[in-house]
Amino acid sequence: MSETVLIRNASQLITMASHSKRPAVKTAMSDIGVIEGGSVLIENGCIVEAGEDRVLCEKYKSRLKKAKQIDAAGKLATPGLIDPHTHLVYAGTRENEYAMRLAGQSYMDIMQAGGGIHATTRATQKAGVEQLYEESKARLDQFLLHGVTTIEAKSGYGLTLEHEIKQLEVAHALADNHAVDIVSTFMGAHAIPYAEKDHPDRFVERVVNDMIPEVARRGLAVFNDVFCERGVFTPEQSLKILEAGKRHGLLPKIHADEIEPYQGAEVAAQVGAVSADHLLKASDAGISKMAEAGVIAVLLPGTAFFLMKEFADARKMRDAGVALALSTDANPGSSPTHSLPFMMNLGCLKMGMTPEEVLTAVTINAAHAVGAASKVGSIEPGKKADITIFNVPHYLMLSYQYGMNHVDTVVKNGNVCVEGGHLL
Ligand SMILES: N=CN[C@@H](CCC(=O)O)C(=O)O
Ligand SMILES: [Zn+2]
Repeated sequence: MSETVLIRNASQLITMASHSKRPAVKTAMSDIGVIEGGSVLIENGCIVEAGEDRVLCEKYKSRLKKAKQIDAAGKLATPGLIDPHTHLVYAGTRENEYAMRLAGQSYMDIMQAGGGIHATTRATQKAGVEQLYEESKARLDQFLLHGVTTIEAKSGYGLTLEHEIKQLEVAHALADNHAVDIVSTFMGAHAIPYAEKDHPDRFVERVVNDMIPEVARRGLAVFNDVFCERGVFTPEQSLKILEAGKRHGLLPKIHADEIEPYQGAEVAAQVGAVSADHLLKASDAGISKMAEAGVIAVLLPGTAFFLMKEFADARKMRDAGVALALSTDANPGSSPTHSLPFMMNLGCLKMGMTPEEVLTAVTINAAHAVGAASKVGSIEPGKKADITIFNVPHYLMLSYQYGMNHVDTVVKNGNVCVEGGHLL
């Protein structure tokens, strides 16, 4: 049955219109499409038109008689937020390591001693499908409550074919049953299994010859990701893994230059990655190669914040012409959060981004980073009616007030799934 919904008279409606063909770069990142007193007409889960309330109500007078109306007066409406880099599916938590880091140990030392990613891998391998599903669903609910309507989710805590597939299947089951859309990424190359740490090339061969072909054959992932970092996967191994993914139709992404400068940005450009993520230590040459190759920088300020590191230089990347997206990097070790709005605060306060740029970075540019910009990321005719309404009158409030959740209403595919800040 066709349902008509009208979101009415938002004090500001941010459309993000006209960036769907390619990601916004440079000054285009500030072009967020503000409509004061904006309304959105939705039919059958899709956007029909966005515009001034007066104009829309006049134009669609007859259709509006039967419409469900959502009053957004005094509130801010934006495209549903998109988180383009999460490790959603895992078991357990690592607060013990947090205490160890506060006492002076480093993230990589903990991992090299068998903790870190290895600790979560043990917990995830041990967990049954039901436990993994329930723990991950609770996190997905939190994302939705923070205004997120599309999320990327990586595997990478299985590290064997069986357990990587288990993680990816849980992500698919969540996608089938939850309002939030999930784009899956295979990340078998998240770490070399601890027991095999002296035989990295043997594991790389398994990722390339066994895991990637089978994950692709089962249609379980869109992207293929690798943790390119000293002590994890070398640039050469990363290239090999990402090229193998491409041969099987998996689009490349890369965890690049997080802890040390390690040619990650350069590998991203060489392989034609959709995005390179982290980039705290990316070289100037790597950044310009990314700009030339059109690789999106997915910046993860929560990770720098939580690991107490220097933040990525977003200004430098922006000025070089790299498209920027922002993400939580939600995971149990380096960024245990579900708040994309907090990443917007950090983007402004710690990475030199403007309030307009951070909005672009969590909507249309994030949509490009997950290959979904033709369907989501902006409020334009024909796109999915994914809209977040915040209990603030101006978009500046989102990156000004921090540590708060201003989400009032979330509309997904035209259905209200959060109302008054509560899940329906
Ligand atoms: N750096 C590699 N992977 C994750 C962290 C995973 C973990 O610590 O469990 C990240 O993106 O930060
Ligand atoms: Zn990550």
